Amino acid sequence: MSGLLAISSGDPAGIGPEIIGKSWQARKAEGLQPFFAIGDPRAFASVWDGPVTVIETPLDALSQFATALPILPVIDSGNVTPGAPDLDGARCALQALEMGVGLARAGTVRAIVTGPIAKIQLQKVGFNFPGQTEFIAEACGVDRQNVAMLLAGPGLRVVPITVHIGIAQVPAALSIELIVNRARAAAKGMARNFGIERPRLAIAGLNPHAGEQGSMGSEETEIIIPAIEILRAEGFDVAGPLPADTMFHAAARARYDVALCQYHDQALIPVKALHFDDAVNMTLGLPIVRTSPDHGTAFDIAGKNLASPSSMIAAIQMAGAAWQHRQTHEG
Ligand SMILES: NC(=O)C1=CN([C@@H]2O[C@H](COP(=O)(O)OP(=O)(O)OC[C@H]3O[C@@H](n4cnc5c(N)ncnc54)[C@H](O)[C@@H]3O)[C@@H](O)[C@H]2O)C=CC1
Ligand SMILES: NCC(=O)COP(=O)(O)O
Repeated sequence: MSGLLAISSGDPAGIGPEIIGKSWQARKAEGLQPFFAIGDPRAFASVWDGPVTVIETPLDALSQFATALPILPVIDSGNVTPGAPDLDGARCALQALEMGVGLARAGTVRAIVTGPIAKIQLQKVGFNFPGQTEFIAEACGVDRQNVAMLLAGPGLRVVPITVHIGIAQVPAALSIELIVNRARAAAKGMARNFGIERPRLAIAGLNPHAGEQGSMGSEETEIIIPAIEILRAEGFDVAGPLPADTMFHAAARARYDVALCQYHDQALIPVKALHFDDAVNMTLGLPIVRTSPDHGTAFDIAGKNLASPSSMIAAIQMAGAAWQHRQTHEG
């Protein structure tokens, strides 16, 4: 296996190409290991004036990385207007994602770092998944219930148990099985990717005051507590259900390694409030390493040279570190 990482461009009309170019510019200062982008070279040229080199095979990136951003081309995304996504761009983003996952699965690269896509745009070109997480899980032959979307910042790691569904659907989507599966993926992922062999898990309640003994909702007593009992019986270190309003202050965060939250915003609001600039999205439970910045396509600032590459840089660093941890963990 090469020491390379692959970075899919994400939507060419979003900030993906700009933050990848800026990450390449920061490669020495940030100690980044060699990587190449997968995408339409024109999308990069339209938003970033650094040097690029179009490569024919991934391994060409090794000799080119020092002097230019290597780009493995995909289908032409047409005329890219930053901030104005279209279907050609969505096809380009999808092909970049597919190629990157394929290269990671084949062992050609150590990891895939995915640039941000607009889910609604990809769904218009036949992408039948809530997000990249579920797409990559299926491509790797892993049931989507058995992966966990980890958002990790320097002082907080969170996993949403339900993810991209409407808030009204959350109670019905929660089950003992889902919570147990996400928690297992989270615990094993902490050991494999971070070297935390016996992680402390904290599981949030769904309702105010974690239901206050059933007086404010029954999900804790009927679903969350039985799931926690199963996990404890399996030997996992689990606290909860914790009232969500008091589990994210500094002293509370020191008591766990990862917080499992019942729905998307319960998890992502605290981590983005604390670490929007440097949190990373990593999929746990995969045979490959996959990371991504914590943010989306930011169409509102695309093409304006305003995008910060810091979360992308953190995603590149975390992918490299996770690969190293896996070598140690798996011998
Ligand atoms: N991993 C992924 O591919 C993700 C994709 N998305 C997609 O992104 C699209 C837009 O979602 P939003 O909720 O608007 O979130 P967003 O993260 O794209 O933008 C939210 C706000 O943060 C700003 N922002 C984001 N990244 C920034 C950066 N690197 N530097 C400076 N400012 C930055 C944006 O300008 C905007 O004001 C949606 O279609 C969503 O599906 C959202 C989150 C993750
Ligand atoms: N809000 C997080 C997010 O949208 C991540 O989605 P994806 O990594 O599954 O594409």
